[in-house]
Amino acid sequence: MGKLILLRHGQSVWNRQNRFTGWTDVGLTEQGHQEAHQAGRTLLHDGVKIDIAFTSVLKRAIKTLWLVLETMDQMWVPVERSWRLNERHYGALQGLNKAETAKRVGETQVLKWRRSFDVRPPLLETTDERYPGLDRRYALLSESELPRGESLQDTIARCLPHWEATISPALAIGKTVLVVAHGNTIRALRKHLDEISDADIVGMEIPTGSPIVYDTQSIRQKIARV
Ligand SMILES: O=C(O)[C@H](O)COP(=O)(O)O
Repeated sequence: MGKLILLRHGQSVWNRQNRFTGWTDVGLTEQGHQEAHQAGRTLLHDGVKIDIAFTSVLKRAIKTLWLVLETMDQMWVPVERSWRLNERHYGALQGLNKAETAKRVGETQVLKWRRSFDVRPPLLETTDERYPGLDRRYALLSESELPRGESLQDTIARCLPHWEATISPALAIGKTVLVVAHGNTIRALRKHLDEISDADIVGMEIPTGSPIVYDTQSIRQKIARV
């Protein structure tokens, strides 16, 4: 029987600076590197053998995945990257300090932006240099797929097709799958897998660098039949 392992990337430079990150492509801190190695050691110690890995197109997740596979001496495993596993797009909040923003607009508003199910952050203009349509890695996306700011609900809507099309079929044929993603895409997947309500998902936090392991059997209802 296979396993599904969900892992949030290690601490990033903007996690440490407490800035809204979203689709901004920032690297890991030294602590982030250590967290990734530790996650690899934990999985190795537990005898996990990865068959395939999925990650986003953001380097904090990609690098975490590399470090995990290196620590496990399983660097050969196939890796598939997709924008659909990117962090939730934080719109015009990207780059702002979370604590300073809370001082300016109030804790309640910031909590709504960060944790509510269907509230979007202030949206980006398409002329803003942070708009993903200006980044060549997203050149194949249609305008309707290019986010200007996403709620968790929007994030789920673009993440689940990737689950259905690639991750779930790999689990269905017994593979052990590692998904290295982001706080809000892991919240999206866990909401789906654990059937967490819109109200309860508000309280779910995903720590950096801590593997969450599911036995395929425990989520068999969510896995595509092949
Ligand atoms: O994009 C970010 O700022 C973080 O990776 C996740 O942030 P959050 O905890 O505010 O959702």
